[in-house]
Amino acid sequence: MKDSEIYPTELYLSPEKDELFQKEPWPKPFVFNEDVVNVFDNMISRSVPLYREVLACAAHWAKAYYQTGTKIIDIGCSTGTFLELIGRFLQQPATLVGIDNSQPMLEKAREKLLPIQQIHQVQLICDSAENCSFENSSVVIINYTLQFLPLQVRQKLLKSIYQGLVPGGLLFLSEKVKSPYPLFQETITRHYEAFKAYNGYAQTEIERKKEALENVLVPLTETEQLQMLKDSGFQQVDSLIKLHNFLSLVALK
Ligand SMILES: Nc1ncnc2c1ncn2[C@@H]1O[C@H](C[S@+](CC[C@H]([NH3+])C(=O)[O-])CC(=O)[O-])[C@@H](O)[C@H]1O
Ligand SMILES: O=C(O)C(=O)Cc1ccccc1
Repeated sequence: MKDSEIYPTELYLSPEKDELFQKEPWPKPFVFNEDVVNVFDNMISRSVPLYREVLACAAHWAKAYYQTGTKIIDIGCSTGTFLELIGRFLQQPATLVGIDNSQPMLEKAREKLLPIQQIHQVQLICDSAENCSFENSSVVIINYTLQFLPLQVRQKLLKSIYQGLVPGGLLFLSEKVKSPYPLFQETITRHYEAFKAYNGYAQTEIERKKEALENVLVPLTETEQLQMLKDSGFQQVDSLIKLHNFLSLVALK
């Protein structure tokens, strides 16, 4: 697939519609259980601004920094959507590793990645990311996952990623963040919720999900996130995409 073909490329998203927060019992506190997994592709593509563009961007950067004979690791790979995309985009066989601590997510990922296994070596690891090794990786992707980890675990994980990356290796990180300015945070939140409503969520669904995510998804400010990356060893860090309270960064070893 040529570089120019990545953008019209659709993601492989399962069609089941997210209606989980329309009626009891919805996942509160929010967990990545079977009910969530069954509608996850629809949920995330309607809930994360520029989700398709972010994954296409991550695929471009992964292709640009991938080093032959090393691994591409997706932490919090969920249903394998990014790994399926990079598997179609890369023009040479690679080792693609997906890490997720939700078994139902990896069962969906296994199914989605079957065609990719014709070309690439695919490894799916069901474990908490902080227990995993990142040795011999040239690209680590962690999109919208760090935000679910306890704060003290995040720093340990980023240090482990930095240590595992080969020289010249790349971290592609996307996260929900918060503004350090309460008035801006309020405006961003209002606009983000309008985005969700535009994507078909009712106000009740939006409020219920927000409550379910409280103390489960804990965003940092962009400055705190950048500092955490610097404290992990990354010296070259740059932001690529930001819309509402969703940010994508790249960091180089
Ligand atoms: N400690 C942990 N260790 C491993 N996995 C975890 C952990 N905690 C949560 N997860 C997993 O992290 C993923 C977060 S979703 C990532 C989207 C994907 N990156 C995408 O680009 O489509 C984003 C969201 O739900 O907003 C889920 O699959 C969890 O099971
Ligand atoms: O931050 C939110 O309000 C979201 O809905 C993001 C999200 C997307 C998919 C699963 C969990 C949270």
